[in-house]
Amino acid sequence: MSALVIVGTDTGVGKTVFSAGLTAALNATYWKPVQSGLEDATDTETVCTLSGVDVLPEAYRLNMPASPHLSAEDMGIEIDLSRLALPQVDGPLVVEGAGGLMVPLNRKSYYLDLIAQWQAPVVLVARTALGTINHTTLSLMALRSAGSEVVGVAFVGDPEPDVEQTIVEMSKVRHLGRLPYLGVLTQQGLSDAFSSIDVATIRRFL
Ligand SMILES: Nc1ncnc2c1ncn2[C@@H]1O[C@H](COP(=O)(O)OP(=O)(O)OP(=O)(O)O)[C@@H](O)[C@H]1O
Ligand SMILES: C[C@H](N)[C@H](N)CCCCCC(=O)O
Ligand SMILES: [Mg+2]
Repeated sequence: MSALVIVGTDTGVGKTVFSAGLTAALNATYWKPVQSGLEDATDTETVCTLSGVDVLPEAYRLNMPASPHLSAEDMGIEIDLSRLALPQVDGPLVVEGAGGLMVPLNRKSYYLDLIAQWQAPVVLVARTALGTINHTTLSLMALRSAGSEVVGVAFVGDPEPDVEQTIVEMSKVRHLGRLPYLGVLTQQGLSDAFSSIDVATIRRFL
């Protein structure tokens, strides 16, 4: 079994949309271990709609759309990292984080700690929009200091060549492509847009 972890520089950067495209491109299985917020479509439901791939059930389904540690506390529970071991599946597993790396799972551990425990390669999803140099650089520093293997950065948004190049050069990280904002998100549209992502390089880490 080989897993790939998709993390973001922040919540709402496009991890789920990227994960849907990547899971389909790799013919993989998708897993969102901790879902906080159940009122709108969950990330797992979105991935199903956008790519029709196999998905695993979440380990934690938390009602409140907030930081996982707070959503858990709101339900009177505490997230137990020992319940979040990577599941065994046939073929590759694409695992989506929640928010950014320094999001607490409980009062002692961050998502970053769990990712380091997994010892799986990581793809960082980053916006191209203003502010991304700081967020992306800090995220890469955190991943590297935790000992995680960084596959590269996948950008989402309108092209910002100078910004993207600055991150790649100064942080010495692979550019895995840029997913544009799609006016309408459809399975075919996402699959077509994913031709701009360097799936071949990502596959080498599996
Ligand atoms: N490439 C894209 N084209 C069009 N819309 C997009 C794209 N990427 C993301 N979006 C939209 O932006 C919003 C946030 O994206 P997404 O849910 O993928 O973020 P996320 O990083 O997974 O957030 P979370 O931390 O909640 O898991 C969604 O409404 C999504 O449909
Ligand atoms: C609710 C949201 N969509 C995500 N699932 C969780 C985001 C947690 C962010 C916490 C924070 O960085 O302040
Ligand atoms: Mg998501």
